[in-house]
Amino acid sequence: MQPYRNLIGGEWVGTSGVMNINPSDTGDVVGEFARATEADTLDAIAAARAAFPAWSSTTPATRGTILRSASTLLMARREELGTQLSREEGKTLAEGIGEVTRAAQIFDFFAAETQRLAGESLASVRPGIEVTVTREPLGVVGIITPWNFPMAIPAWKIAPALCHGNAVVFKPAELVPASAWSLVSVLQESGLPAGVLNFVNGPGSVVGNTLVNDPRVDGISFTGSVATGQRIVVAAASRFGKVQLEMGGKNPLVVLDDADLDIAVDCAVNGAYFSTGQRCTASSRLIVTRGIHDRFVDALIRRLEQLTVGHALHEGTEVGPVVNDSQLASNLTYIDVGKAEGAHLAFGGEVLERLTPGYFMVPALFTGATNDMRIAREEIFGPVACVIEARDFEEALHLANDTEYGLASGICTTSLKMASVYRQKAQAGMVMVNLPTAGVDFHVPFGGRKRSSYGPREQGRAAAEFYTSIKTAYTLP
Ligand SMILES: NC(=O)C1=CN([C@@H]2O[C@H](COP(=O)(O)OP(=O)(O)OC[C@H]3O[C@@H](n4cnc5c(N)ncnc54)[C@H](OP(=O)(O)O)[C@@H]3O)[C@@H](O)[C@H]2O)C=CC1
Ligand SMILES: O=C(O)CCC(=O)C(=O)O
Repeated sequence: MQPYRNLIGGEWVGTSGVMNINPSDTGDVVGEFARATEADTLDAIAAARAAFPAWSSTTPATRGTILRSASTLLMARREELGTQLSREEGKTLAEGIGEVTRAAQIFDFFAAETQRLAGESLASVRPGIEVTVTREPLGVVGIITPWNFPMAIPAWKIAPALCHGNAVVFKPAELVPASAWSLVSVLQESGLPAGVLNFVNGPGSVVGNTLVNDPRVDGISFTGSVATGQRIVVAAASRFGKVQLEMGGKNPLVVLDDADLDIAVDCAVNGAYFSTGQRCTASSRLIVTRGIHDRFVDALIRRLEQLTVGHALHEGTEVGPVVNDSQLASNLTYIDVGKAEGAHLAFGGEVLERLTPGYFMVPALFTGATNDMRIAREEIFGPVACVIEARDFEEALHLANDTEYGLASGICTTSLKMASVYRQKAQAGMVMVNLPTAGVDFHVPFGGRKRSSYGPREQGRAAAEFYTSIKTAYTLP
């Protein structure tokens, strides 16, 4: 079997590789992928630097044509690529196909965005002088992505980078290189010139670290853990590199007494457990007021009893496996932590055997949790949620905001007034009313506050803030 190779300066390079294993069936090897070295990364940065002047001088229409072609190819291949994605990451097939569709939509959005690139012309405070404000590409951008959205997150970083005329060095998570490789191949096929997008699959400690510290890389866009994000910002800032970080969440879903119970349970199941809870927007804290608490917990447990957990590619699966053995071990440790802290494990939390050897676990629900417990404060990143009872709306709001994170925050209520107050007072970058905290649109800003995000927002028109640099010009004609 030939390894899938890295792309540097338009050439596919690399030999011995990393095995990509299916978490639903550890006997199934998705492929072997060449492992990039520090030297490869330096070559990729040099290739991007060399390609940048010509690429940044192309017309927006040229860039738009390439982005639109990528969108069309992704859409045409969404079933095949969605299957590949679910096979390597473990989310259900519907989620995998949905993610490829989302990537296609993102490329379509940024293809259209190339037609809207504009500046401003303003009157000067001084007579006879013209002032223009325009945006120029940042330069070479290093893109470092996590394993939980192997195609959508690369897409929402690469598409705006290319739209605005940047050259890219892309490092995916080593755990899930297949979707990343496919995305890069699609962009190659769409006519991207050599060196504009370079693909270096290798360990974060080598490839990622080289990118972050190289002064030829003008900006780093990263999604992943807080610990790695913190390391990146310190290193990049010391050389005045621009940084955009999307990190963790400990997102609350508040359920008020007046909530529609079915909607609240749907929001909790979707937000906490779909995609195996491996979303930075997952609702891992369910903050429920007294009057509905017992009914909500009973209805949620009834729904959890019916959830089908299994092989990601099997029909009917609603929750796939955990991504790998270490993430599974970490989830199980949190189950022990929750019990030791005195929360009641009301459902699930154990390893599950299926026909194939995989990393399956029963989605877990703790009740009787308090907001100071570790299971309520630390990002678990698995199918584990806890219910925290609140006296009333005010206490629920206080608990929701009492966290180091601030990505998404949700409320289920039939009161317009409570929904409005929550929208105003929630300390989060995204607020959802009667909707799951996870699952966002592709054309509007994405990001959070506190330890969840750092730097400009991603997605939609807001993406321009990171991928461009503003130039103000004064002219005396
Ligand atoms: N906000 C989110 O969407 C995500 C949050 N997480 C959180 O992080 C936890 C751990 O997951 P993990 O995958 O280890 O997350 P990491 O933050 O370690 O990985 C994210 C990306 O950063 C890379 N990376 C790792 N170390 C460095 C470094 N020193 N310099 C530059 N890049 C680096 C990784 O490479 P590689 O892995 O290939 O070595 C990967 O591509 C999860 O349990 C979850 O809590 C994880 C994924 C996504
Ligand atoms: O909830 C979503 O749609 C996006 C989640 C996400 O970006 C993440 O988990 O990294």
